Amino acid sequence: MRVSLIQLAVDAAESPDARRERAAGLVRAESGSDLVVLPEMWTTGAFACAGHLPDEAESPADGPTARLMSAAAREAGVWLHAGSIIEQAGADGLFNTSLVFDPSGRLVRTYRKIHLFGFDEGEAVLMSAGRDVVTAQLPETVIGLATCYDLRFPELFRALVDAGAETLVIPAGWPAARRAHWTLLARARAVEDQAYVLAVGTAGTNGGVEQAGHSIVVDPWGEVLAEAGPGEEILRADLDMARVSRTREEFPALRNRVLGR
Ligand SMILES: O=C(O)CCC(=O)C(=O)O
Repeated sequence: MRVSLIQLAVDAAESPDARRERAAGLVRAESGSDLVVLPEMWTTGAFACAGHLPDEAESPADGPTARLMSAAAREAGVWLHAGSIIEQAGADGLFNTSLVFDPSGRLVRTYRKIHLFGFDEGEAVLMSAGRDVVTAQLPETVIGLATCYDLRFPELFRALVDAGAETLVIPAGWPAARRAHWTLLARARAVEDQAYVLAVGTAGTNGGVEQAGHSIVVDPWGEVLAEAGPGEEILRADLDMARVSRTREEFPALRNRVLGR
């Protein structure tokens, strides 16, 4: 299974509309892939949006990002994890919501970020938290959905594995200041869950916060298959899905769990 991780630059000089058009073009160019993944809140950037979240909030069904991404998935003929948007959910507030489209452009899954980022004001204060563990069945694999700060909470990933996930997909807007954690946690999740990890971050500076970049593809043994640099980049890798079951068979740590089953 060929995957493409689009590590977008989210500098403030580019408007959300311009970035949407540019991202759609980048997705269309990945027509040779099976699964294309974009980062977290890439239209505004996860940090620049704090002051004007409601202005940028949109519908996951037919907002501007959903419309363009649906068309891009269809035109490229790929599965598209379109990263996350700020979802306007009326009385329920705002959510950090990921969108997954099939190759016909149908929105097949949404995932509302469960662990809101509480280290600085922004998200944890202004947004509502999701509650549902979400997976999606692709032809080659079951993907498990998580977003950025979720990466720090292994219990979510165990729940995803228990729901059948073999590939963990994590769009993020991770700051450069904690890049060491990003790489370490992505590899830890792959090793402990014996799953592929596709973690795609943003590049550039957003809301005054330098972004880590360094999107990463990790195999179920914890080996890094591909890693981006700090700038805008498209990271591609070929996954052998049989490796997940083989790793789980040959080294049965998941089956040897005692607690939490
Ligand atoms: O956990 C971190 O260090 C970064 C998390 C974050 O930036 C986010 O969830 O938006």
